[in-house]
Amino acid sequence: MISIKSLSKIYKSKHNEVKAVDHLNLNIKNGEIFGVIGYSGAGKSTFIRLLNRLEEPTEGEITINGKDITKLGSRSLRKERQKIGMIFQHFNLLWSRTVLENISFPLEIAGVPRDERKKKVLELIKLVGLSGRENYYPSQLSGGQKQRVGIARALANDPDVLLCDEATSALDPQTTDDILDLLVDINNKLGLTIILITHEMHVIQKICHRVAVMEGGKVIEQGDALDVFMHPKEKTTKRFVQQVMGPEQDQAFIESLIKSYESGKVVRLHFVGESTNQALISELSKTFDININILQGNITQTQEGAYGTLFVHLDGTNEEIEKAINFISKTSVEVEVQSYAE
Ligand SMILES: Nc1ncnc2c1ncn2[C@@H]1O[C@H](COP(=O)(O)OP(=O)(O)OP(=O)(O)O)[C@@H](O)[C@H]1O
Repeated sequence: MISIKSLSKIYKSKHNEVKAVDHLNLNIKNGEIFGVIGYSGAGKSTFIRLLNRLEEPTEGEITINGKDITKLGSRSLRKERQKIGMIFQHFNLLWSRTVLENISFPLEIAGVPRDERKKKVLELIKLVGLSGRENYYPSQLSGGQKQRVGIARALANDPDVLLCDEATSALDPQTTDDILDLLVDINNKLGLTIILITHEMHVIQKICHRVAVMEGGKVIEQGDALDVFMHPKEKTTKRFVQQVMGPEQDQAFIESLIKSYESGKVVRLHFVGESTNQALISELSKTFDININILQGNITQTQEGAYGTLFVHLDGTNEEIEKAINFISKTSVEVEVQSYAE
């Protein structure tokens, strides 16, 4: 477990003082993928760099598996850092070294013998999907491939924790998803803890188990990713959720839907985390004598299941519609009949 207590970083200059991280508290469980999201200037980069002391904290504690790393002297810190891998937005590769040599670099520093190094590097190259590219230079690789080298290099010393500093921000959407899939794969296979910072809710939605929202150097909201998606409390969190889900539909939109149908009912379905419910619509149409028309919807997959809203029009006799609504209300999908404002 990683326990962060009252962590602060103040940048002081002659004329002013910036509290980049301000008395931040957080607990991160072993083996989870934990995302920290925030807008530019929220303090995310400073926060993640404090975790391996690329930045020195002004105050606070960072305990990783029982060891307060803020208290370590330089030699023990070097050793501890080998257990904390890091990947970067712009990859930070050595341009004059091949893929193989880049990945080998941290092993050379750790004094691992040549044969062992070679074996380990080839294993890592396979793990990140770069077989055949061993002797390429970074300039001969795509952005996604460069990040794969970065990931392999970060894993070379078998770390317990992988820090990801906006690791997909420089990549196109498809490559972003490929790299996120790779991180999930590594999390599953190696069981290491992944902490990432991002300004994209898509990243949180796709791979994080838990999330913290940062603003002004503080955590303003945190929880299971799915809970935060379903019930965002703070204004900033709501804006992030809208990045993925689009804005909540307003009453005027709902009334325009109702107006379009003279018979039947317009209902709103909330899907809350169980992927099995995806079969709901087909089950309804098979079981009840009704027509179902999907009007509008936005369903997204999180690590914990599906989440989102679907507007459907149910048409048939009142009795059959009631039966269908009754059926839905017994599942974990929430159902709400839409009506005109009072
Ligand atoms: N080395 C530094 N010296 C002085 N101020 C700094 C330094 N690094 C960051 N800051 C300030 O600290 C605050 C937090 O910056 P930080 O880079 O951690 O935020 P961020 O959320 O990562 O934003 P971005 O995504 O834009 O990097 C900002 O006001 C920034 O200007």
